[in-house]
Amino acid sequence: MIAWTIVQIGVLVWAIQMLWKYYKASGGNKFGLPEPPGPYGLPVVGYMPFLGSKPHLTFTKLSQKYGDIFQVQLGSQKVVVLNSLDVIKEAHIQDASFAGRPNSAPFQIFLKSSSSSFSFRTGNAQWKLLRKIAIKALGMFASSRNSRLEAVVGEANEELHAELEASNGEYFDPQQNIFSCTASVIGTILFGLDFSNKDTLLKPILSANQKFADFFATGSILDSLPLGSLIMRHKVKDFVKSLEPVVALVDNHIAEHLVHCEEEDDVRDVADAVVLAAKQTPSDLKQQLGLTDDRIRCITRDLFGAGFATVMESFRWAINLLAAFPDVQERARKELAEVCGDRPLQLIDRSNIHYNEAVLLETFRFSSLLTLSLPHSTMEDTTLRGYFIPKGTTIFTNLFAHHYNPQYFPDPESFTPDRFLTADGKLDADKAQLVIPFGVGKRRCVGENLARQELSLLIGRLLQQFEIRQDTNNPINIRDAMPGLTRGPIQTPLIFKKIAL
Ligand code: HEM
Repeated sequence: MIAWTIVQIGVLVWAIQMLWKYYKASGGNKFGLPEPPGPYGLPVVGYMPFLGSKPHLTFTKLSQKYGDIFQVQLGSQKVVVLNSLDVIKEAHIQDASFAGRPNSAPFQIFLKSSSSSFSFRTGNAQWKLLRKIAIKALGMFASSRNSRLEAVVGEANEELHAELEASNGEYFDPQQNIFSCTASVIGTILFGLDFSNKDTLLKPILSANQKFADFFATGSILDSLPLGSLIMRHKVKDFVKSLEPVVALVDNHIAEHLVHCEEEDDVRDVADAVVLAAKQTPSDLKQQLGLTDDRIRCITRDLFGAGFATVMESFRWAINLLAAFPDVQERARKELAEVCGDRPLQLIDRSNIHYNEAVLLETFRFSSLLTLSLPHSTMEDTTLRGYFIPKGTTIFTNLFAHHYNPQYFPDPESFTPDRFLTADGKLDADKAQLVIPFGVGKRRCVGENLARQELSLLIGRLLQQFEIRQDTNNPINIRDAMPGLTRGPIQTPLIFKKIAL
């Protein structure tokens, strides 16, 4: 009896949804415009059951039928998917109403447990101020004479390279070591992480990182169903608990920064620069937008959360791709030797290592780490390409569809760094601009510059020291990736053979 009632309610909700969709699609709104086309779904769950384990591929296929912009119903979420460079730019660069974040359960839960996060906050005045401080702080750190990126990467590399060397040219899974190296770099750059107690520190970061990727997976029950957080309450509890030690770790490190920094000469790391940038904010704005110490701490927490796994997974992609394509690896190493000789790669060399920079760009494109970027939401009723998009619509930016569009990247399935070089072997700036792993527009990644610099150093210096080989009997699977918010590579054991200098 109860089951029958549930079915009846489901059918009724579905019928109402369909009627509403028909009304909207036929132009029943203040703009008199239709909503974007898209596939029909099932009652209540909408298109969720058809998303599959690789939603970006499902959306890319749907875009072939419905066009660059289409919509799907995922449970209670109406989602508009943007699939081409032009439409992505038009929405995110030209229209401020696309700068929101969704109100879905994962976002609400995360904001509650990390109340001042700006990355997951909708595009309001507070977000604007916190983002501005983060950008100013990263810029201040990069240009300060205390910018220690090269030295910090050097220190972390020493340990990583020693661990790789200790594998004695045997097959070995480097995942844990890469994780430790990248956590150490970003933690030191951001807030002077003291790694003397490394093993105790890394465990909670790793656990929170894995849970985070799963918690924000596209189209999950939690993300899309109204009672999702109730149904998945154990998962929610587990996720919130996993964040606690990481929050405590960052906050403990930042406590001292809040009193340390008075002027630019005092800037030792990004947290110092955040504190200084916050101090320099006009006091009326500070009061009006509630710029408390907790909000200041949260900026650094956000940067750590956003800047750690992304760099780590990109580094792993680069290593795997270089192992899978030994000719690319050899050519990149040769260029490093020509430009740097025996000394380690420095940031200043980046303008001369065209092929290595092309390898990094192709790694970004090929991996498309955040396939659907971070979800946005419309903050106002708006229009795009002649379609009406109501306030509160979730927006997915299908970066993967663009990065695999043969119109921009011929033979997109192939790993070809040469596509970014001019005929005389220089980096082609126009083609480089076409790769957008950091998003575009109002919410574009604030850590882009730091990420590019860090990855360039990590990859280049590894190539200067080691030849990376895959096991031909157990080749690397570069076509698939781990599910979740970030598309991490599937790791197989590799050989790291120390190069005799
Ligand atoms: C390869 C490395 C990285 C990739 C691929 C990446 C990619 C992205 C993407 C796609 C977004 C979402 C943009 C949008 O919503 O439209 C984003 C946002 C963000 N990223 Fe990154 N990122 C990387 C590294 C970093 C680093 C190193 C930091 C900080 C140190 C960082 C900090 C942030 C923050 C704070 C946001 C949120 C911005 C906002 O909501 O206003 N990211 N990133």
